[in-house]
Amino acid sequence: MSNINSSFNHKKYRAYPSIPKTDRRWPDQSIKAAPLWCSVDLRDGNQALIEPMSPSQKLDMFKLLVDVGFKEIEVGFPAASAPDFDFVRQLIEQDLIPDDVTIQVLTQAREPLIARSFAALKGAKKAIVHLYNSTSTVQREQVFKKSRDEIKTLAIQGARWMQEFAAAQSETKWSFQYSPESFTGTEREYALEVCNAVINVWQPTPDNKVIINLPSTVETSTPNVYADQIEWICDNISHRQSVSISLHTHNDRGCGVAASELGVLAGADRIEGTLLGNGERTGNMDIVTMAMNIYSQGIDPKLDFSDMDRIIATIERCTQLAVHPRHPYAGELVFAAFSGSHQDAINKCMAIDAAQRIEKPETQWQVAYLPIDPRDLGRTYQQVIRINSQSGKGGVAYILEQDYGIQMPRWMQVDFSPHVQQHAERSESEVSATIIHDIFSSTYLAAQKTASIDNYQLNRQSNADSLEAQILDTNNGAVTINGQGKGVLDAFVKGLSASIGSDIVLIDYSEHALPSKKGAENEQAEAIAYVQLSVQGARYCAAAKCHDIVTASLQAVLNAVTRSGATCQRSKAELAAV
Ligand SMILES: CC(=O)SCCNC(=O)CCNC(=O)[C@H](O)C(C)(C)COP(=O)(O)OP(=O)(O)OC[C@H]1O[C@@H](n2cnc3c(N)ncnc32)[C@H](O)[C@@H]1OP(=O)(O)O
Ligand SMILES: CC(C)C(=O)C(=O)O
Repeated sequence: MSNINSSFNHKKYRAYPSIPKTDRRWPDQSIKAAPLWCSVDLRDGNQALIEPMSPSQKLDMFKLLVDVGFKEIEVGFPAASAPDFDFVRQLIEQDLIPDDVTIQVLTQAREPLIARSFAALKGAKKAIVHLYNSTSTVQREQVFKKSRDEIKTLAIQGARWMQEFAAAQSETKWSFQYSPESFTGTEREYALEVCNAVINVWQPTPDNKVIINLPSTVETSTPNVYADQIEWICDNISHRQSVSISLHTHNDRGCGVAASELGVLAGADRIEGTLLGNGERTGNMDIVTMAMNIYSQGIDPKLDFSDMDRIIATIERCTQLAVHPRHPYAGELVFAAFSGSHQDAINKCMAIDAAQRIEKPETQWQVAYLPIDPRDLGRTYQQVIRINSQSGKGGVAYILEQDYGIQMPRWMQVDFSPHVQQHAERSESEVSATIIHDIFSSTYLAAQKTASIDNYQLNRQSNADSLEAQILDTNNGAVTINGQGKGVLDAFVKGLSASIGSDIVLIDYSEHALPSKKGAENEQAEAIAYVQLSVQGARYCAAAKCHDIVTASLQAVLNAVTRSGATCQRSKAELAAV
């Protein structure tokens, strides 16, 4: 044991007991449909905030939850405070609750609090009243100082009060929910006994179900143990056909989502949680993650997270908590790839996906490193491929192609990548698309400022082409190049070789049309040419753009020669004429 801090002593803790089960079925199940979701952002999420939400923030959050598709929303604990009470009144009095949405409120098993909760709900078309009391050993013994029977009686009494208040407000269609709070800290036979006692009071039917919510108020075991507990309750609870089993998991061990997922395998029908997992301590179960996990398996999650930016902005505004950049599905970096091999793989897979999707729009998503298509959540390719010193040629090429339509051939990608890499290493920061394009221009296009093609005359003959090109060279003025060869480039290369006095060999050449610039409909399309040539045994790459593809090709060759440091010299005749 470390002697740095004597309090760091694992012997203070004991292992959570496993559940002796021989009929375990949940490990063989899979999730085949979305559960019924209930958002508790406005209650459990709100009660955990440093500054609880203001009335306008609550309304913002409520509207978001409705738009995302929640049909059940716990809107507060109206007996706790005037703002919570007033918010429920506002929703009802201003008729802000869509017909297909049911609001839910939480109350303790205390008559005045139940009375106040029903008062808050006066006039609601339908509502869920959620009763809770802790049943855990530690709370019975140390907080309530009550026996098992006394705690059960508290729950039964609360359930009866609810029935009485509901009967007095019969204009509302009521649903009842009970939570043995700290269920996972409760002996399971006793939790079952209390739940059955409450169910016995409420006498549900298959058409008028009650909700039994089984919270891991504090997460203290591995999710498989929770799943065992849920399966056991599902098997043993009375009136199972008339009971909706709901889960409410917290995230103390970081497994809130896993526990709910396994709980659904174990038979649960309904899931409570919050968007992006805000809530007490480490938070509630994150509904975005769980729903998107379901979505990623090809199952309709019955919630729509396509406008993820609005969801994040609303949550950050209402909770005043920043979303972690690596938060599943939502974080700024969760689809970003900086490292070269990841970018290369994504790049190749995305190209195949795009091509296949044209043929077959329902093509299954199969892109390395991306569990889902980032575009489904409103993310763009710029947010996927990002360049820093870890990046490789594929990522850089992807950015230039996506943003500028520049489709560098592979040999040029290999040549260009170190230029970006050096910039990233020097700047010790991410390299934006604009900077990558600037580096491309200064590396491959800028030589045109030193020497440019002014005009050319081409004479095509059956066995050879003759070319005469005028070059404007900032050092030597106007220079004429004359050459003959098999095709215009060969002729130009031969003429240039003679002019610079060294052998030039054209190694690679490629060209394509560039997409016309946005908003410039009538603009003549440009072409871009790429060349790689060797001058005295050393290789140089360059590119050039022009509306005329022949000029672009000649200029690209000239740019590569200029990059080599060679300059075109005037012929004797030209010098004599000066
Ligand atoms: C796990 C969860 O998230 S549960 C939800 C927790 N959320 C909240 O507590 C936020 C809202 N709560 C509140 O604002 C306050 O607790 C109030 C207004 C409801 C009650 O406030 P107070 O009456 O001052 O009580 P306080 O909370 O200090 O104490 C709780 C008392 O209620 C009892 N109690 C606590 N929970 C329950 C319950 N579910 N049912 C019945 N009695 C309960 C406690 O034993 C304690 O009794 P005691 O006064 O005899 O010791
Ligand atoms: C009231 C219950 C459901 C709760 O919030 C919890 O146990 O975390």
